[in-house]
Amino acid sequence: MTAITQKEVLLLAEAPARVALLATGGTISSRASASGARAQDRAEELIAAAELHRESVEVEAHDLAVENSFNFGFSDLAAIAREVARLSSRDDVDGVVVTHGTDTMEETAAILALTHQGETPVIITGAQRSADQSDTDGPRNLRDAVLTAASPATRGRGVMLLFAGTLHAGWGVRKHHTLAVQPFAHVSGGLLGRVQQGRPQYYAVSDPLPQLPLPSVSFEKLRVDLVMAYPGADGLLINAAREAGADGIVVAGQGAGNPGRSMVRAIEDAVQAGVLVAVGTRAFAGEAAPIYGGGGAVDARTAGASLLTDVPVTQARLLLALLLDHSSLAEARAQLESWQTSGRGVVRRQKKEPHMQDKSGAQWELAPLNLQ
Ligand SMILES: NC(=O)C[C@H](N)C(=O)O
Repeated sequence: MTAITQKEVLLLAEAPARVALLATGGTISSRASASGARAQDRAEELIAAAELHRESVEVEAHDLAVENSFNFGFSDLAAIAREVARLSSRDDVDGVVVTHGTDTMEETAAILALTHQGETPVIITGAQRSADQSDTDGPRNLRDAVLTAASPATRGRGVMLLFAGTLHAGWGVRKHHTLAVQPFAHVSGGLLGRVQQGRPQYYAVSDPLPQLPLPSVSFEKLRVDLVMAYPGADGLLINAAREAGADGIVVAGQGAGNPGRSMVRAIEDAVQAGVLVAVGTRAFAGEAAPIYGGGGAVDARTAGASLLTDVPVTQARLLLALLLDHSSLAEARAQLESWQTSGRGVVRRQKKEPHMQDKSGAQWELAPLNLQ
């Protein structure tokens, strides 16, 4: 190795941060057409619209898809996870930003949160108003995301979603409004931080998740269905999923994971047939808890289903798929059970937000810093 001069050391120290932008489509890249809005803008156009040349950050453009996220399947999610892993493992990349449609952003956030390694942060963002609307929110979101990804304060914070100046942990986030410019909420109810004037401020950390390997080549062949329970629901949809060859089924139970008697019978049949079944909740947040018999979560567990902790059912699908991708059914079930007791991914507040400070101006430390 050749020694570097003092001048080169100074140049290195002053080198602007480098952020890799991976564009996949969504409303942030959509424009009106005769048949409704369609994704069309690519990474370079997004960078230009966000006027990122004015910022002291180098942004690399990468295009993976130009698609609205409601058309994505497991192969797209796997491709995004692999590309993010490739970009974030590069020594010369300080942060990765993914632009993505909001409809299924929580699924992509899940696969990234479960597979991401290392200290390089990953920020997912998008827009709720198309690129050709006069009040589009895309450029602001992208600028904030790039500056946040480039900030040394963001290093080691894993996978986050940035929307309308708010930062959410990727694991546990849900789209909770169809059209609002801040359409996301976290099941913990807490924000990780806010971005103001392009500067991130953090108030909380999320506990680290166990790292799972990247999707294999056969990941996209997996079938993990999501079935919702409701008054009058019978076992028809669970049976149909089983007959279609589902490897896993996530049931969005009523309340604390109560599927109802008919569904419990279908769950038992699916488990007997070798399907990995997990029961969560169709409520916005909270865990499936073994409280009720007579068709409740107690019976679902007896039938062989795993009860999910406080994780959105949409995201649990990705957890089941990744576990099934790399393990036998028995191992996947055991890992899912141990996951349930680990309580990982929980958001812990460290400081009150500034407007919540007490009169002395002190910020309250509510939990120890636990970034690993
Ligand atoms: N706001 C959005 O990005 C929604 C869009 N339909 C998508 O998910 O691609």
